[in-house]
Amino acid sequence: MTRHLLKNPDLFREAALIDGQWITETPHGHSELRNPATGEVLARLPRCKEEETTRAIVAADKAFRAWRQTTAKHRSQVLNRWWSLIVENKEDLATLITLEEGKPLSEARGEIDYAAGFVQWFAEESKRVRGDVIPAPRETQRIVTLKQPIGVCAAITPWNFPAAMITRKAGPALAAGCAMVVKPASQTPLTALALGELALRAGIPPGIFNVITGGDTRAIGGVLTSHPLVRKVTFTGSTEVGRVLLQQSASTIKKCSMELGGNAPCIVFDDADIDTAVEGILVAKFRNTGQSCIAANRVMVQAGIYDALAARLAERVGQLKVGNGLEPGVQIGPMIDAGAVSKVEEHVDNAVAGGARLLTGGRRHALGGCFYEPTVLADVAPGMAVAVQETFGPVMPLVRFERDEDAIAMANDTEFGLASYLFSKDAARIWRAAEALESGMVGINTGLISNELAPFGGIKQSGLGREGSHYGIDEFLELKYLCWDGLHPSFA
Ligand SMILES: NC(=O)C1=CN([C@@H]2O[C@H](COP(=O)(O)OP(=O)(O)OC[C@H]3O[C@@H](n4cnc5c(N)ncnc54)[C@H](OP(=O)(O)O)[C@@H]3O)[C@@H](O)[C@H]2O)C=CC1
Ligand SMILES: O=C(O)[C@H](O)CS(=O)(=O)O
Repeated sequence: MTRHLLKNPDLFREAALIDGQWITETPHGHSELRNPATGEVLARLPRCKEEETTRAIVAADKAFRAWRQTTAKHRSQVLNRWWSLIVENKEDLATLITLEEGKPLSEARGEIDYAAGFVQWFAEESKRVRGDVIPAPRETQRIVTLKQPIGVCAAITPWNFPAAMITRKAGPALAAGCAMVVKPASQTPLTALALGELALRAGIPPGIFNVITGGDTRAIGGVLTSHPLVRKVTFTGSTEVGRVLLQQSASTIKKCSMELGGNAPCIVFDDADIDTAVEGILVAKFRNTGQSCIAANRVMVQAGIYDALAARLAERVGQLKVGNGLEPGVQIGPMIDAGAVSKVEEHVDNAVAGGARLLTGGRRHALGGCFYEPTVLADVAPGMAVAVQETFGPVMPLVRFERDEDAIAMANDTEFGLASYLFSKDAARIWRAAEALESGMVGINTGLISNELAPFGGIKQSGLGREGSHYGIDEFLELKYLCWDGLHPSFA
């Protein structure tokens, strides 16, 4: 079924990728993968555990020892081939994303552009990894620094952006000269495996990019976070899982990057351009059906424009087209699974029970299954679950505020600090608020802040480190310092 939907059927892999080999069978059986829109079986993937994970790590270490000897220019050329193959196969990759994750095809195409951007960006950044010559304390000495690839990297990635969350890690890792073992989310392995097929075609050596298919997540994660050959753990997902992985990585002091959960405030000041605010809020809230860690989780509107903006938002949200992501014009796809729908339902019911007003949506969609109606809640109190916890779904809670400082205080009253958004035309007001907000990223008069050029990451319990931008490659490098003595400065 799935294979015949692709122009290039070889991109459909029901296997793990270890040391350049497709492993279709393991002693641990198979897992069925289902389409969240229809419930139909998409694929059967071999279940991996400790043994397969260890094999991948050992293969990665062997491959790393040759890959790190290549020139940055060579790695750049290989990554550029990977980038061009990803772009050439965009339609198939987007189809796989929509089938396994559910997002509308138009968004899936956008994700492939986003994902490819990381490969292209770090193909160039590989050639800009530089050291220093530092003025020495003694005449006979020279101080030199080198940046060297850290080694085998373990990547554990989420289901919501099954391509971009892999290339945002593999791009810089491979560009730096490292090797990677990826454990994608069990719900979205097909995209990762297709990227693996294209990596092999691009000339990325066997063992440099490995994909472990799920099954026993804890067992796989246990090996990835404790094996001595793994020197780096990079994770994108929930804060609670990130905490576990950090704890497990401590035993062997692995370098860790964590892109974790969020609770993004979206503040609309009373001088905002209303049309800009409406468009920005819709993107910040409903991108990927609200299943994004940088989704606007709380929309805070100043009292003077609250009623007018609430009405505009309710009207637009009520018009969003819900359906199977493969259907033309669909803007809101299914949620990833039944658990995600239940969490949204609990948050909406709790808010309404607490006095919030339902302006549109508020119930499971008539399509059934994992579909939920895009929802706007008014008069949400800051302490309600829908505003305190990460809803991770198509629900927009509107919170009213009077003074600027009240909005900042509410925005910062959370253990999370990933993204924030604000809308205003007053430069001084924007600057005051942007500096005061406790988050790693701030969208100003826009709801779309994701690109490969900027440093993506959070503070507080939203994460450690940055991905993308010229900062992103440092996560995969070690800095070495040479203190070289015995050099006589004069010819006398
Ligand atoms: N900051 C960011 O960039 C992002 C944050 N998130 C956050 O993640 C949550 C939703 O995404 P979701 O994918 O469900 O997040 P999870 O944290 O549940 O899962 C993320 C990945 O971690 C794996 N995993 C889960 N438990 C363990 C474990 N004990 N050991 C090793 N690996 C483990 C999962 O594997 P498996 O699939 O097999 O369970 C999956 O591959 C939300 O809180 C969201 O905010 C999501 C995306 C991006
Ligand atoms: O824009 C992004 O990168 C997405 O929000 C990805 S994630 O951080 O939510 O996984």
